[in-house]
Amino acid sequence: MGETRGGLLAGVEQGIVKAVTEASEAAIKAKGSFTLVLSGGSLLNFLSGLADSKKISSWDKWHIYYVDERNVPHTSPDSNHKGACTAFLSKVPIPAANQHAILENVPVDQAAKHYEGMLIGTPTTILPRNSDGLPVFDLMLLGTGPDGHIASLFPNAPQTAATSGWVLPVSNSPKPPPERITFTLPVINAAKEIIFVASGEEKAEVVQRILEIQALPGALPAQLVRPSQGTLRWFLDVQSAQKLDISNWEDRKAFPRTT
Ligand SMILES: O=C1O[C@H](COP(=O)(O)O)[C@@H](O)[C@H](O)[C@H]1O
Repeated sequence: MGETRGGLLAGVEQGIVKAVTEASEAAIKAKGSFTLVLSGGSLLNFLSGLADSKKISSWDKWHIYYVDERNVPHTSPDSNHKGACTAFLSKVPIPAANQHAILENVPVDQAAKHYEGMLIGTPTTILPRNSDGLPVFDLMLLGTGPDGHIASLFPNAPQTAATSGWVLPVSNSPKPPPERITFTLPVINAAKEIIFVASGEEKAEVVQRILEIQALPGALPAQLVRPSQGTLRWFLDVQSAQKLDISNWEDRKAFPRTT
């Protein structure tokens, strides 16, 4: 990684640490707990700064969830939980009981049911419900793949079109490993705050497609992220933003561009 890119990455990482810190303070003040939903993949590279943050002290009030997870043991290099542990979870005192990893060594349908059951059983003091009965997570950090997938919701896959259920199994993911569990879009869109993170030149094209080109419904799952009550922000570096037309950016109220 070159120096320039390192500097830019540090900028994105600092932004994420600040956003997560602020969201945690607000949630703990409001309800005594903070629910943070993580993606896997490159996003996890930006979370190591959380462990060094001097501003975070109430780690025992944090609850960690995964917007998607691969159906592999927690020790597998493919495990999003393992990635999060390496990035910061192993370095901070979040109680193990508050780190909600996938149930290991079971068929993927059972893993999805178990994860959904765990969410349904979580007290509403920690995980409130909205008027549709959906869980309202305090903050979700989302990545997107070069095909525009989010979580394990892939272009034109049935799970991407699901309008019911909280957590679904995926048995034929086009990106390995094939078996995964994933939050559904209604659950994602019920979050209080969503932050997309995309970095590097390899994300430039998909970022431009997501933010500037109206795809057919389901073809670009990232375009379906529209929080029903919450806020949505994008954290980009110069490389991932390089194809965007940022003229008149301040006038943009929505994406993709509609005029
Ligand atoms: O497989 C996955 O891919 C996406 C995107 O990952 P990236 O490495 O291209 O940023 C990720 O957001 C998701 O959680 C993960 O399971």
